[in-house]
Amino acid sequence: MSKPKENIFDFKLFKRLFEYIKPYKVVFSGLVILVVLLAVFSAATPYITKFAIDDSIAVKAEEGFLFYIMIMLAILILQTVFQLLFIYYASWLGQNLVMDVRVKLFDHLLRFKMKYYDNSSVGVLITRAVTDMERIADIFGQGLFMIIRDLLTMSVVFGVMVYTNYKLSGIVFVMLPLLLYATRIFQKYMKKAFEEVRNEVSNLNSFVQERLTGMKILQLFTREAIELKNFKEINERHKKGWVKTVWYNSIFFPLADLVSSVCIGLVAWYGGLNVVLEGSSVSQGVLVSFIMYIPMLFRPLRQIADKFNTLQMGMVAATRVFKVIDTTSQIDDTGTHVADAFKGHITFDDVHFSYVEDEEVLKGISFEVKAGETIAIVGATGAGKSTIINLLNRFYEIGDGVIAVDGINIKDVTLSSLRTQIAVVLQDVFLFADTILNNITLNHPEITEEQVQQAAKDIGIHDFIMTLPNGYHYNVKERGVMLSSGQRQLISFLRAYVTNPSILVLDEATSSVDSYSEQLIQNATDKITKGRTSIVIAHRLATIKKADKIIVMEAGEIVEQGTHKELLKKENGYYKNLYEVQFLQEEVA
Ligand SMILES: Nc1ncnc2c1ncn2[C@@H]1O[C@H](COP(=O)(O)OP(=O)(O)OP(=O)(O)O)[C@@H](O)[C@H]1O
Repeated sequence: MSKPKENIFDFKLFKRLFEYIKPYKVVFSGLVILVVLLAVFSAATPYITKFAIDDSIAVKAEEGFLFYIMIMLAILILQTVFQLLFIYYASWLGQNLVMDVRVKLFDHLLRFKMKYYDNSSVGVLITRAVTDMERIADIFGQGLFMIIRDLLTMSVVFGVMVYTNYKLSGIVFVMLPLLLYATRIFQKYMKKAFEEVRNEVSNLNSFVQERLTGMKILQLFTREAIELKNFKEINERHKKGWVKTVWYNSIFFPLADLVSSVCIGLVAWYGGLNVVLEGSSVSQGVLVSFIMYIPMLFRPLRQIADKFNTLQMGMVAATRVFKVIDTTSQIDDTGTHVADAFKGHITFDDVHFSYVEDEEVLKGISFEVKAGETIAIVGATGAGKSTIINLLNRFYEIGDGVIAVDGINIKDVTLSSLRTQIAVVLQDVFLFADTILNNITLNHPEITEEQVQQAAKDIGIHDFIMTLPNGYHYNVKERGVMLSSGQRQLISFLRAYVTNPSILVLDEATSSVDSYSEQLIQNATDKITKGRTSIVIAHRLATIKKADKIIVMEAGEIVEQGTHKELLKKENGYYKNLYEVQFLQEEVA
């Protein structure tokens, strides 16, 4: 978490937020005018009351009294209308501004490279995109304008009081600094407590999000009790943060009430004495108006402290959101070559790569895949097979070496055209909580249902999809829980196939599926790799045998290359060894 700032206002941050207000200048200006009008009107009622008392009530003069009442009524009506407009448009402005910031944030998140996500907590990012945004909206909906309105009201009231009777005002001036000082201290403590709360909200979000995603594992390993304990601890810290704010509130507000009441008491006492004294400047009307003014001066002050909290929570949230927006973690997209269609000749030339500095995962990889060929990559777990996939798509930047397609360095190709031409089927299939159709097209506007059905027929999975209730419109629910892993794989094959990519990268699933699904998957694999350059991280012997070339990887290096037959001939070869340990049984079976 960033170090809490000592100053109450972060002007730089405000300047930045005001950039987002520019499109709503008219509403903003209207709000400023309303703020001024509301401040003036709120001071008017006691002022007119003073005249009503002194000119009509005290001297028992009937004429003019109705006039004062009518003016007060008119002010009341206008005040109500202005108040309504003010509250509505202040929130309207906050929500509109936040909508724009949220879109900007999400647009940014969509472009971050994988490395950013490797090091970020999803829960924290969700907090930024959802909860923090509401806090930013509150800056305008409940914080800033209200503070300005209160400050202006106080200034106007203050001015009118001094103008009316400076001696009585003197009593108020003596008491006011006391409350100001208490407000300042209160506000400082509240800021700290709110930062604690915000932190714990982020922690709660990431904890819950992660546990819900991994619920199966928790239940399989019966970790419910432990996780509940961990959850209770974070929850406890969250509660403590909130209770602190409640504690500060419960000290401050009664104290503020006390100061206000004492002040009224003093004014009533001193003013009252003066009213009865001959020749005093304090009339009954002045005394009553002062008793009306004092709460108008003290109450906003209390509320300002409250609004400052809102403002500060909003500022903390805005600082965090802008921190994400300011993060430049995109993959460089400076390439200018637009790849309409690749022939599919891939070369890796002495490619070095590390996810974490100084821990090289690929140590000078060189290989070639000719257009239309299928190569299989095999090797022990952690050898670096999936990393090759990550690099071809430019999910990560390579350290040294060159990766080229059709002789063009992939860095020189625009990122979107590169990724459009290379379809990837990952081992862990991710499905969205949507229909099968939308999971296949990923909402691409130009892929029609007919095309999807034809593609499904081509790779032999149309019949399977039609067996599902609602067929292509079957909703697979979150992460595709309504489908088996084999079925999910078939959907992901279709997702890749329907885009008609020039190059296909396939990470074969290791999980075993029933023989019917296995057959469907085999057929689909044959169909989608046929005639198109394919790189398959192979776990099935059938795929490996059919490959034009096998690349054997070991600890970040290519240790052997060749066809199945060629590699088996190598005495004590890596592949021969792997085959005997891993695949021989499969073949015998
Ligand atoms: N996102 C990441 N951040 C840091 N290190 C990573 C990341 N992904 C993989 N690695 C490391 O890189 C090495 C190679 O991983 P890779 O996933 O390429 O292996 P693999 O050969 O595909 O393994 P498997 O067959 O188990 O999928 C491993 O040591 C792994 O720990």
